[in-house]
Amino acid sequence: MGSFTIEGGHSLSGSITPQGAKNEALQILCAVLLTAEPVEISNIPDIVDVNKLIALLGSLGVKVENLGPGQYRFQADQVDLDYLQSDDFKRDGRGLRGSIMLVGPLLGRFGRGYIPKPGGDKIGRRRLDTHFEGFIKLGARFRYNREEYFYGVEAEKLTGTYMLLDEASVTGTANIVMAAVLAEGETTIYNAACEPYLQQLCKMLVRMGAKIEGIGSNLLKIQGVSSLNGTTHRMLPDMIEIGSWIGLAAMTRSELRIKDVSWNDLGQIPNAFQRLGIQVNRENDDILIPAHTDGYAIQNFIDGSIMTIADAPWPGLTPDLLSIILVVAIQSRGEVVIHQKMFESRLFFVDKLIDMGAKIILCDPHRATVIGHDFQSQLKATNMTSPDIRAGVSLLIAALSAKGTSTIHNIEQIDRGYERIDERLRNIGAMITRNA
Ligand SMILES: CC(=O)N[C@H]1[C@@H](OP(=O)(O)OP(=O)(O)OC[C@H]2O[C@@H](n3ccc(=O)[nH]c3=O)[C@H](O)[C@@H]2O)O[C@H](CO)[C@@H](O)[C@@H]1O
Ligand SMILES: C=C(OP(=O)(O)O)C(=O)O
Repeated sequence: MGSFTIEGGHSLSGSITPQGAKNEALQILCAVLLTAEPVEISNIPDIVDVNKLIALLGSLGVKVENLGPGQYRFQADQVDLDYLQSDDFKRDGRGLRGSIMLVGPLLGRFGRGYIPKPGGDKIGRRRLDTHFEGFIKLGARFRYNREEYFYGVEAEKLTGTYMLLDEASVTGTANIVMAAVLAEGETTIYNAACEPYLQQLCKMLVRMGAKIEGIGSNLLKIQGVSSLNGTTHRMLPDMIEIGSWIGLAAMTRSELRIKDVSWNDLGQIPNAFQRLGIQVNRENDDILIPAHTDGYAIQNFIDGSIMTIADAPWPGLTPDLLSIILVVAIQSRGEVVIHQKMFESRLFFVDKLIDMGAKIILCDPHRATVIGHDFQSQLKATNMTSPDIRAGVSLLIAALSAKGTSTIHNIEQIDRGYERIDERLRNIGAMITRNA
């Protein structure tokens, strides 16, 4: 287990460019299975989860060519479906959450798709019903081996239909869309997730010859086609990384420029930080966070009641930023309730922050109240273990703002989604070292 040693309390400065989006990359990479023609993708982040998925595609027989930093050509013209029954697949397929999205394209193109229970963050129950109910509606037979936690869907042919998803699942929608583009006839998906990464996937599929209407809304209409062609695609910057850098700048009272953020795809993110009193200034497509030398004051609601920041399916605030927003609130002026509605085990990491001196009350597994220090007292350095990717980065931000030297263990969790984070933080003045 690797660790970071962090000497906190230093102010940072300079500019940082966000990596390509992790959660978009996981969708887009699975979509290369939908065509026998080459697909060229750029701005692919060099992170553990994405590299695991690229390796899985290679094991499935997809030709993978690295064309340069973050740029790959894929060609799925000789897919080895026998690999899906192998022990290697049962082991490697569970290495990340995104592997679940191999099922939709495999089912759509080859009539069968399998997956072991996928991994990803341990942040509460992460059911897959929406995915499989969608495939079943398209005409697939479903089987689940409870002993091996192994899921499968098979169909002679898929037929378009109407479906109302039981929840706007992000990976569920991506999976169903990727199966439906090759189904016979029209598929209507209502209560579809519609976040920018799904829009990116749909736009890429349209460039490949798919017929999709309603992109960006929660009502997608897909006319199935018999085959798809190759294309090129560039990944958006990672909005959770952008939010992480906003939080880092505010908490360390540093002036930071976050470059090329694709502002129009950030939705509620700037607004959520502004509610904490943080200045998020737009300059062309960069974000400039000034040094908050006088701190930042949490707003109240119009009626004077205490601010609540909660997640919701897009265009609501992404749940993946709440841990970071919670940490940043520790040094705010005022109080805020952080309400993590989606995941039930994602706030337990606040114990570590309380150990560091933060004033936080965990009201229940979904809600925490943070009473800000207004920089009147600094967090104390400590030893901690990163429980999940976003809690890990939140603890890292806390450590960079704290007095003294902290250690964060289990940094593999952070490396899952943040590219060379230690090196990039050192470039803006952070005192952080990686211990193997
Ligand atoms: C690889 C990937 O892309 N992972 C992201 C994806 O995971 P993933 O696609 O696995 O998450 P889902 O969108 O399926 O659901 C996330 C959680 O929210 C709940 N839920 C979802 C929709 C809804 O309308 N109501 C509701 O309560 C689900 O029950 C589940 O507990 O989307 C999540 C929600 O943005 C993000 O946290 C993950 O980073
Ligand atoms: C929860 C996350 O990732 P995953 O779905 O891959 O576990 C995340 O990116 O915050």
